[in-house]
Formats: sequence, C-alpha cells, structure tokens
Amino acid sequence: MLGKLTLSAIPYDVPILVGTFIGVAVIGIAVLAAVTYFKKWGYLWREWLTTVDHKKLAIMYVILGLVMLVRGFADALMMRTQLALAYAGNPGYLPPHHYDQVFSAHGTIMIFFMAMVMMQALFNFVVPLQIGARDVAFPLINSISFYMTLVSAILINVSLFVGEFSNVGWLGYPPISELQFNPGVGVDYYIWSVQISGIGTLLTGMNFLTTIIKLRAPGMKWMHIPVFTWTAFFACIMILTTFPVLTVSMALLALDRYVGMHFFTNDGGGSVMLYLNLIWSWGHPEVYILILPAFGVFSEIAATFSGKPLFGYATMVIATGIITFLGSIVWVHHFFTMGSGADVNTFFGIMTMFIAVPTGVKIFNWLFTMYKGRVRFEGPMHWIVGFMITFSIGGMTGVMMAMPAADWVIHNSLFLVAHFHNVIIGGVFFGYVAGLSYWFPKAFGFKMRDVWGKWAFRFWFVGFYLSFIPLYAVGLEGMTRRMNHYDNPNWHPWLLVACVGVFVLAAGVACQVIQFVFAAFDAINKKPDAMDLTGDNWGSGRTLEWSIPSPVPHYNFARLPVIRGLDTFHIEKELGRPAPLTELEPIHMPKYSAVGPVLGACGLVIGFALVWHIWWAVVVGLVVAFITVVHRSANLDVDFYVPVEEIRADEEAFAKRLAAAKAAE
Ligand code: HEA
Ligand code: HEM
Ligand SMILES: [Cu+2]
Repeated sequence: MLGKLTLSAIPYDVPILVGTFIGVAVIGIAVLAAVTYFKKWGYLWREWLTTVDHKKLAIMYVILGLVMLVRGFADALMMRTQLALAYAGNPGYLPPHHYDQVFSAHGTIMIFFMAMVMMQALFNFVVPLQIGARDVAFPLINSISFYMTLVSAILINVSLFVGEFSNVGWLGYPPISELQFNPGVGVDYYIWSVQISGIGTLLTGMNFLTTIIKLRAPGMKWMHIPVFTWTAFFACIMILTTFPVLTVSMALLALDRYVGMHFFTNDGGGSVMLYLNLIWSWGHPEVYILILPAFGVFSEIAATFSGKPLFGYATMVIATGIITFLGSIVWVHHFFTMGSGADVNTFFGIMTMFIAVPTGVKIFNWLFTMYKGRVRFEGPMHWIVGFMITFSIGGMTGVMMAMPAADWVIHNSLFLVAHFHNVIIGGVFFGYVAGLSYWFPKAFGFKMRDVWGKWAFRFWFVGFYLSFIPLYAVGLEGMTRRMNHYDNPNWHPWLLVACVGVFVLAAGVACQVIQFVFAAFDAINKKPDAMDLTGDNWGSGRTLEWSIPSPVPHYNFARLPVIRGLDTFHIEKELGRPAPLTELEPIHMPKYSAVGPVLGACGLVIGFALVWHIWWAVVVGLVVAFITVVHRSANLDVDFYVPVEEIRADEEAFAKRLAAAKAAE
C-alpha cells in the first residue's frame, strides 16, 4: 500500500533531527493556529495563495528564499563547527554519513531553493514594472512556476524527517548516486525535487523571455530596456538553453535507479563522463544565470545612488551578451583532471579566462558611474562597494583555476570552495540582498531602517573574509573539500578562524531579521518618516517602476507609459511629467486561479510517491493534474476589467500624496 515507506523511515535515533523536527512542528502549528485564530484563511486563499499577480508571487518567492537561506545557513554553521572540533582524535559531533548529508543539503538548498528562488523573486517584481507591463505574458503559468518551486522545496526538506537526505553533493555524481552504491531514498528525493523545481524554472524562463520580447510599453526599443531587465533577458536565454539538459540528466539518472538502466555506469556500456558533461553543461551556465541578475541589480543601484546615468549602457548590454555566450561553452573547466586531453583542456581554459574581460568591463563601468557622481552611501550602495572588492578577488581565483595545470593541483580542494563562495556570496548574495533593500519600499510602501541594513552588511563583509580566506590557505596546503575530520595540525588554526567567521555571519543574518521586524513594526504604527509617499523612494529613481505609487496597484500602470528614451522616468522628472490622467480606460486583467496550488499539491504527492514507490498515488496525482488542466482549458471565465472609477480613485489618492510630499519639502 505505502510502497517502501515504513515507520523505520523516521529517524527517531538522531537527536539533531528530532530536535529540528520539533522546532519546525512548533513553528508550523503556531502559524496555522494564528491564521485560524485571526480567521485569515479566506483572505490568505483569495488574496495570496491563488494569486497570479507577479508582485505578490515575488513576495512569496522572497519569503521562501529567506526561509531557505536560514535553513542552508544552519547547515553551514554545523559544518564549520564540526571542522573546528573534528581534529586529531576528536571525531566531532557529526558522523561521516550525516556530514555528507549536511554538505549535500547545504549546496542543493542554497543553489536551488535560496539563490534561484530569490532570483525569480527579483524577475517577478521588477521586470514587468521596468518595461511598463501590467503583468507577465502568462500569469497563470507564473503561479504554477512558483508552486513547482515551493513543493520541491517542501519535498527536499521532508527528506530530513521521512527517510534521509541525499549524501552525494549538490550535483549527484554517479556512480555513487546509482542504486547499487546508494540504495536509500536520499538520491530519489534529490532527483524529484530538482526535477520539479527545474521545470518550474524553465517555465519562468519561457514566461519572462516572452514578456520582455512582447510586452514592452509602446515606444520601448531594445536599447531603451533598463539594464536589470537586460540581465533577466540573458539569464532567461540561458535558462531555456540549459535547463532542459538538467531535466534530461535527472530523467536518465532516474531511469538508471528505477528501471535498472545504465546510462552512467560503465558496466553495460554507460559512461560516468556522460553525466559529468550533461550536468556541467547545465551547472556552469547556472552560476552565470545567478550572477547576471545580480549584475543587473548593481547597475540600477549604481546609477540611482550616484545621481548619474549608468556609465556605458551599451557596453553593459554587450558584455552581458558576451558573458552569456562564453558562459555556455566553458563547462569542461569543472573536470580538467578527468582525461579530456591537453587540446580540449586548453580550449576550455582559454575560453574561461576570456570571461574576465566582459566582467572587467562591467566593474569599470560601475566605477565610472560612481566617478564624479554625487554618491549617497545608503544601504544598497554599501553592498555594491563590498561586492566590487569581494567579487573581483573571487573572479581572480577563478581565473587561476582556469589554468588546467594549476587546476590539477587545486581541483576539489578547499581553494575551490573558497573561490565559489567568494563569487556567490560576494556577487550573487550581496546583489540579491541589495536588490531586496532597494525595491522593498516599492513593494510595501514603506522603507526598512537603513541602519540595520548597514550593520548586516558590515557583518556579512567581515564575516565573509574570516570564513573563507582561511579556506584558500588550507586548500593550498592540500585540504580537500567534503572532509569531515582531519589530522594535520597546520590546518587547525585556519579552521578555527573560519568557525569564528561563521558566527560573525550569523550576526549579519540576525541584523537582517531585526531589520524585517522593525519594518513590520514601523508599518503597523504607520511611522511617518518610514512611509514612501511619492513612489520614488530614493528620490533619484530613473526607471519606470519609480513613477507609480508604492505599493503598486494591482494593475501596475493606470495608463501604459509612453517611452521617451532610456530612463524615461528620469527624463520626465527633468522635462516635466505628463498631464494628470483624464482619459482613463478599463484595464483588462487576469483572474486569480486555484490551478497553481492544485497542481502544486499534485506535484508534491507525485514526487513523494515516486520516492517511496507508491505507484497508485503517482497515478492519482497525475490523473488529478490532468483533470485540472483540462478543466482550466475549458474555462472561459478567466479575465475581468478593472473599472475606471477604481483607477481614478487610486490616481487621485496618489496625486494627493504627491502634493502633500511636495508641500512638506
Ligand atoms: C556565481 C557564481 C560563479 C561565478 C560568477 C564564477 C565565475 C568564475 N569561475 Fe567559478 N565556480 C562556481 C561559481 C562561480 N564561478 C562554482 C559554484 C564552482 C564549483 C562547483 C563545484 O565544484 O561544486 C566554480 C568552479 C570553478 C572552476 C572549477 C575548478 C575546479 O573544479 O577545479 C573554475 C575553473 O576554471 C572556475 C572559474 C571561474 C572563472 C574564470 C570565473 C569568471 O567568470 C570570473 C570573472 C571575474 C573576474 C576575473 C573579476 C573581475 C574582473 C576584473 C576586475 C578585470 C581584470 C581581471 C583580470 C585580468 C583577471 N570556477
Ligand atoms: C552563508 C555563509 C556560508 C557558509 C559559511 C558556507 C559554508 C560552506 C561549507 C563549509 C561548505 C562545505 C565545504 C566542503 O566541501 O568541505 C559549503 C559547500 C557549498 N556551499 Fe556554502 N556556505 C555559505 C553560503 C553559501 C551560499 C549562499 C551558497 C549558494 C548560493 C553556497 C553554496 C554551496 C555549495 C554549492 C557547496 C558545495 C556542496 C557540495 O560539496 O556538494 N554556500 N559551504
Ligand atoms: Cu564553471
């Protein structure tokens, strides 16, 4: 009846897991009880869970991403404390099997469920507003993408408490991930979570690419597109070219495990190298999919806080395109040591080094944007300065490893681990946090207290160096990645410093939590100086999203903006804004729909049932999903018109707020 699932799948004997489970259960029950007590289920369902509004989906993505950040960070804390202890005779507190699960969980969750989720949050919130659109091209598919991401995050976290987590790293290399070497369910959980979320991301890529191509406001030519949207555009192209490869890799691995095929085992004619090529021809572009939108965020922030147009807009766009191209043809640098031969390695090494050129162009463009500008060092600007320093260091160590001869020595050492955290934390993470603080007032209509953001930055910046510079040192001394204890006395002091570093990072996370708590407090109390009355919270916004009220009405733009060049809003501020709206028309909008959550629930059931071989539940899930899709296709009542009175009332309220803000100046 329940396939392989029995009570023995629940890890009662692991105190850390039992404790975590109790913690999660208590928080979960408290949230459910609070929603019930305040009678908010109806509101939650109607306004949030069934929404197809890109701005609300963005907020739900952010919440998911932040929860997963804490989750992934907890794993990092465990790894760092384990390695500070597990020296010489002391085995530490995490046995090898458990430690393997911890680094696998950390890598998988940080990449798929923190970084990718935050990136989709930014796409969702910013892209339609920057191009003057009322929503994305396919709003319902957008909601389905979100639910596919959400349920795969749930599925992979369920593996902690029912069964086990995968223990084969964030990329699930065979042969160790094959059934004969890994008979447990951890790898199956990994396969189905990555599969479902990967398809969700593919849909996001398709959706936003179409949106950017088709839904730009009248008059917005290609070279009028704001830089963040350009980076989203190129990231979507990479999503469309590479995520299908991930889907295929997971499908083939599943076939190996479920029906005894041998695509990736050398017996019977398969090849491990096939998997390596497939997974890295997705995996390398993936890291550029993550970094490009971060570059986009920095471009917006640099211009806004320097009070100048972005330096070298066209070169920024071209550099992004070149990185997209080069980033797609360098994947072999992840396995220089695995026998490709000198010629192949040379090609891939040189192509990798070339990426430093367009990236360097970007760094200099940001510097020139700041040069002779009236730079205001508010919260978001801190992250960009920290980023330029940190990311450049991480990029340089990447270039070092792009030399095959050097990589033979440092491949899979902690030097590598230091490199990629250097670019991921200093680039991707700093970028997304900067974006969060930059667009937060737009989303909610009030701003966060900057001082806590600045403290968060300071702790993250210092904490990063303390945690990861030691890893360069021990990496060069020969310490390999994924080790759970060691005997070398030279490494011990470095790993103690790294352990201190992670607690400094924890202080950074704490400041971020405090910042959110204060923001909620200020919003509830309607603290006057926290409210954003003008919609142009930073006073120097240049792109369209700053021209409309904060929080943004559900239809975004009362009248589709007319584009007057690059940075239309800035031009309007210089030359005078268009006359108040007299001729308003009803706005055509999509209705909310339960299809997203229903398909999400089906995905969760199907994924869980596939892991445990509960075949009847797989069939039930598929049938319900099929009926839902057919039912939706037959439903013609999917849209409505926003009445003119509602738009006029919103516009009048906004005009009053603008006048009040002007009078207060
Ligand atoms: C956001 C993520 C991200 C980014 C942006 C990068 C960027 C780069 N990476 Fe990194 N990398 C990873 C994430 C990332 N990487 C991950 C996750 C892994 C390991 C995965 C695993 O094994 O689990 C990895 C592994 C990895 C390897 C494999 C090593 C090994 O396994 O042994 C290599 C080798 O070539 C490499 C190289 C590079 C290079 C050359 C860049 C370049 O794009 C960097 C370019 C930037 C600069 C150079 C700085 C700015 C430029 C200037 C200031 C101009 C002047 C500079 C020069 C003239 C040099 N990376
Ligand atoms: C917040 C601070 C962070 C700390 C302290 C940290 C720490 C660590 C540690 C100790 C490891 C294991 C290294 C080893 O192999 O011995 C690791 C691996 C990894 N980390 Fe992080 N990390 C952090 C943030 C992130 C972020 C933000 C991401 C991605 C978005 C990330 C992605 C990864 C990946 C992909 C791995 C490799 C997992 C594997 O070996 O399969 N980390 N990290
Ligand atoms: Cu790479």
